[in-house]
Amino acid sequence: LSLLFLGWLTSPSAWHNKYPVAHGSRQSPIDIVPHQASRDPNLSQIVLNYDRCTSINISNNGHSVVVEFDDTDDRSVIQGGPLDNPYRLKQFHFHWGEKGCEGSEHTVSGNSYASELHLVHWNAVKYKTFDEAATAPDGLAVLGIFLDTGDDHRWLHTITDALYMVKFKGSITDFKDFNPKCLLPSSLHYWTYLGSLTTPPLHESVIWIVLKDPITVSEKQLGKFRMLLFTGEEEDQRLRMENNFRPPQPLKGRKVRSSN
Ligand SMILES: CC[C@H](CNC(=O)c1ccc(S(N)(=O)=O)cc1)c1ccc2[nH]ccc2c1
Ligand SMILES: [Zn+2]
Repeated sequence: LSLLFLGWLTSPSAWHNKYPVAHGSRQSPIDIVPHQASRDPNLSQIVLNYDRCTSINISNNGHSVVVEFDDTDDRSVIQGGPLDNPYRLKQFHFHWGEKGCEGSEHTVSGNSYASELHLVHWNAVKYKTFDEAATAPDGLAVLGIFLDTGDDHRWLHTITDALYMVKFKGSITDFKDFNPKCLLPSSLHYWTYLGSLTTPPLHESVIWIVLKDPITVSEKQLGKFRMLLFTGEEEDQRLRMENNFRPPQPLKGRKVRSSN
């Protein structure tokens, strides 16, 4: 593709050229093998205090669709589980494929889900800014939620109805009063391991918390994500935004722990 050639839209296998950490010791995503995960009785449940969260906008950053939150205080935090501090919600975004059978970043015993939602949080107790936290080994905590296809998700329409406003890379629009609690599955059982950002700059700064249970969305709802474009309004090439997922990376001896 000309965009690939232009080096703008680089494929995951080429990222190591500019970001050598792509071959690092704690890269994400990974394939999670449930029976090889160690059940850790010291792992408490995760607690999501999102009731006073303030969503601000929704945007297309050329990699995904992102909903950003006001992270100037501790109004919406994740805590507990593997986390030593509360981590502030900064944004959430999605990864998806071009057909239902692939699209998630983490896989479970080699199986992909149709999509994966990432709620990105940062350690504001230890670090002053997100950018500083994003380069620290315990700087970020990302909550991963798998999306399965089936019936319509009763609340996802609030997001999919806004996607036409952010079709092009670089577009942004107001997106207020959205609480991501409505996107959680019934159980908060999880796997957790030390990993990285799954897109450049691939910083090894993420404590991953991946929920075991998926949420269900319809093919129709997922199809609306695929009408987003990787390209900006001014570009003559129109590239549909799909397959924006990085494949699983080597575990390199890491332990995956499981909540009870
Ligand atoms: C430091 C990275 C940051 C942009 N990226 C992210 O915030 C991010 C967050 C989560 C994930 S995932 N899929 O793992 O959940 C991937 C990327 C970022 C922030 C500010 C910046 N200024 C210039 C470049 C730049 C990059
Ligand atoms: Zn992500």
